[in-house]
Order: sequence, then structure tokens, then C-alpha cells
Amino acid sequence: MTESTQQDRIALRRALVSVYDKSGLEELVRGLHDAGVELVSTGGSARLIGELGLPVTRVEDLTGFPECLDGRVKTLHPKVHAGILADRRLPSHVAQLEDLGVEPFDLVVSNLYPFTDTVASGASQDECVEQIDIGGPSMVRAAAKNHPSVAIVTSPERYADVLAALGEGGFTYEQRKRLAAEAFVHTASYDVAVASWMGSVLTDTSDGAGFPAWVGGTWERDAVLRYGENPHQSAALYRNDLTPGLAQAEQLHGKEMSYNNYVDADAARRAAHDFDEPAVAIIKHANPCGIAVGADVAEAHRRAHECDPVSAFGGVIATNRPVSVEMARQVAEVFTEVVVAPAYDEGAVEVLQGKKNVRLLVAEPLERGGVEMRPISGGLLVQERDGVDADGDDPDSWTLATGEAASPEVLADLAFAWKACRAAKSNAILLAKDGASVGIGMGQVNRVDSCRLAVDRAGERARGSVAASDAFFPFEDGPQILLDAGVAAIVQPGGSVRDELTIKAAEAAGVTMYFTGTRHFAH
Ligand SMILES: NC(=O)c1ncn([C@@H]2O[C@H](COP(=O)(O)O)[C@@H](O)[C@H]2O)c1NC=O
Repeated sequence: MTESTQQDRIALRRALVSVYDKSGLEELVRGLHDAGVELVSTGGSARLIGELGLPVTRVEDLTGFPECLDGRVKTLHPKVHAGILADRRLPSHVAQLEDLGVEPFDLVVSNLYPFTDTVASGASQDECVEQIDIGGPSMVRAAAKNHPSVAIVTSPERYADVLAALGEGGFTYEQRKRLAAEAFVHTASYDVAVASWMGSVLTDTSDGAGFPAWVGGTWERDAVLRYGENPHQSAALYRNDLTPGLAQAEQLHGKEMSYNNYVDADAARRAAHDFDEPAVAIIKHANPCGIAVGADVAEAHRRAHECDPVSAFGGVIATNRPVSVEMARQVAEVFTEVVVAPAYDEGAVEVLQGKKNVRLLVAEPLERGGVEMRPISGGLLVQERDGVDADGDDPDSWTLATGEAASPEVLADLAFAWKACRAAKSNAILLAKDGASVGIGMGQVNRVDSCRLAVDRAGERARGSVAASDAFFPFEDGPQILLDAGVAAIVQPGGSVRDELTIKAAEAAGVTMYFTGTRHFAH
């Protein structure tokens, strides 16, 4: 067998057309017809071609077998599949086709039933099953396998290439190989969607956790990034459009997003969207240097920025509301890497466009809940996402461990601090006042250092603030630092065997302390 080479163009003489998505079909089939290509097609596609006044052979006339079972069997016939699968580099295949009276196809154009859209529409089990395309993937995979002899087109975006190839004597081998690779991606993504949907059947429900027996996913390369976390690391962004988020954000202004910009913007979005009120999070290295809520985003931003203006330099900012002109003016005063928001009020983008370095992104609000995945060597960790409407968010569910019940204002601050501290990497201690962080200690390998950091960063503001700890205090040394700095109240999960020591310390300082019963590690 001779290996195909770059020069091997195969003239397009006969095409099989079977598409669910009929966009662009008219222009394609007119072009094919004008170039003298014989068209063979299935039910609805053939009808459309016929209505355009173009000659078309219906698949059932070719096979001598009717399309049946509500379209479950149309192209599943040797006269179709032998015509697609014959390797025309092999004289024996060519001879067999002649003996069998089968004509080969040079081009297959097919795209599949909309299974994913049907599932997303909330259709019934039977309706979803009906949208599992069988004949389409068989045809597509057959043509893709036989790319040395056949060109396979699975996207209307490639129709212009088909029309161009007609004028060039057909596709080259390299072009057919590329089309085949696209086709295998098309059917693989399709099967992953079907298997993910059906996979729940394999779930072992005896453990009550409800995790599927199999997890699949497909991502398409969106962009090669300048570099990764460091300049010597190459990196790329991949998208999964079934779960749109930051990767699908529209960039309105600024330089290309970097790897670290994406990591920080993702963390910023999670922090900001954890609140119902207008909220702003300023993130550096995936940790908050300020989080605040306010009457509007401008107030929230002002107060988040005040938390740690030194660290906010070069930060990534997310809001859970449209960026107002007032907020944009404030942001323009500070060197900022990225702003990501669900929208921008009229005029806000114009204000920020004056800053050539800031990247402005619009992304759909973050969906709360769901699961998150983290690859580890040899596997994947999957967990429910934390931080959203979690147990323990509501102060009514807290236990007063010591001191007077907090006033409504202090309780509101404690509730804010409790939510905000989960945006910081463990061990996290967050001091807050009036709905804004004033000092954050995070990412330390012991809780005492996090307390020191939070208090140091807060300075004078520590006095009268409230403190949240993302997990219990194992000893009283950490809380003592907070108490010495003058915090008015503390909220923490409780549950240490030495809780009594912490309670005693708070009691001695006359400080109220609540236990939430839940913790919010973030690693
Ligand atoms: N069953 C078959 O033999 C079969 N052959 C092709 N199809 C699909 O039928 C659709 C096109 O149908 P129509 O031309 O009737 O609109 C395409 O999405 C194609 O993938 C089939 N349908 C489903 O399995």
C-alpha cells in the first residue's frame, strides 16, 4: 500500500449529506451541485436539497431499504458503509466495490442529533434517549477512519473549506487527516455527553454520596497563553462550553489574560459571588487582600481596597453586580490587573479604557453550588463546592460559646466575616468591621501566625472589629492574640478537644464567641 502524501488530492464527485443542523446547507449543496458533485442524502436533508430544486438521491433509493423505526435506521446499510469505508488505495477494495455494485463516497457531511441540548431542556428520559444519534456517529467515524479516501465534514464552519477545495481538485491528504481528527473529537465529545448522562445509572447509591461511577469531560483549546505560572512554563486555556464560566468571559479591553490572571479572577469571582448584597473581592495570588459588601459596588470596592491598599496594587477585582462609573473611577486610580463583572454600566468601560494595562472581562454570574474537580497524579478529586449557602451561614444556627449575645450590628459583621474568611486559603483569620475585611491572615501553616498577620494588617482597626476563623482553634494562643488586639467578638467552628481553653480566654477578656459547627478549609 502506498502511503498517502500531502499531494494526494481526491476529487469530490460523490457526497453523502446527513445533517441535523441544516445551517449553511443551502450554500454548500448549491456549490457541490454546481461543481458536478452527485448528492446522496437522508430524509430531512434530502427534502431540503430537493426543495432547492437540486437533484438528490435519497439514501433509501440507494439502499433499496426504507428509512424506518422513526429514523433509527437510515444510513445503517452496507451500501452506505461500504461506500464510505472502502480504502481506495487497495485494488482489492476497489474490485470488491465493483463486484458489489457499490459506489464510493468522496465526501461525507454530517452532524449529530442535539443530545446535549435535549438533556438541558429538561426533556423526558425517552426523549433524551431518542436523541442519541447512532447512524450519524457510525458514518462519521467510518469516514474519519477512511480519511485516506474520504473527506469528513462535521461542522457548518468547514463548509467554506469544502467550497474552496472544489476549486482546487479536492482536499489534500493532510486536510482530510485534519478533518478526520475534528470528526473524532466531535463523536468523542458526543459520547462523553451520553456516557456522563447515562453514568448516573452506574452510581453506587448505597454510600448515599451520589457521585457518578465515571467522570468524563472534554475541553477544547481556546488559547495558547504567553506562559504559565512562570515564564519558563508554557500554558494554554481550554474551554468546556457545557459549563460556561470564566473561560467563556468576553474581554472588553486590555492585554491578553495570563495564566495567573485566570487563577486569580476565578478566585475573585468565587469570593464576590458568595454574597447576596453588592460585593467586591480584590485578589492576589488566589488570596483576598480585601473583601467588602456595600450599598453599591463603589462603596464595596472602596472598603475592600481600604483593607490592604499595599497588597491591592496589581490585584484582580471581581464584583457580583455591574461595575458602576463611580467604581470604575476608583479602580482607575489603582494599578489593577483584571476586573471581572457580570456587566458594566454605561460609561464604566470608557473610564477604565484609559488604563491600557487593565483587562476588563464580562462573565456570566457564577452559578452557586455544583462540584469542583482537582487533578492529582493518577487521579482526580471531586467535591461539592464549598462556600455557597453552606450550613452554618445563618447566625441563628450558631451556638453562643461565651459572652453576651451579640447586638444585631455585631452579629451582621460576624456573619460577613464568617462568609468572607472562606475565600482565604487556610489557615484563615479574617477581621471585619461594618461589612468589610480590615485584616486578613491566610495561607499559614499554623493558626497563630494567621492571627498575628490579621492583627498586624488591621493595625488600629483590629480594636472593635470581629474575627472569624475558618477552623477551630487548637489552643488558646491564637485567639489570645486577637483578644489582646481588642476584637469585640469571635466566630469559629468550635469542636476542638481544648475548646475550653479558648472559651476561658474569651471569657476572661469579656469577649463574645460563637461556634458555627462547620468549618471552611480552603487549600
Ligand atoms: N439511524 C441512522 O441510520 C442515521 N443516519 C443518519 N442519522 C442522523 O440523521 C440526521 C439527519 O437526518 P435528516 O437528514 O433526516 O434530517 C443526522 O443528524 C444524522 O446523524 C441517523 N440517525 C440516528 O441514528
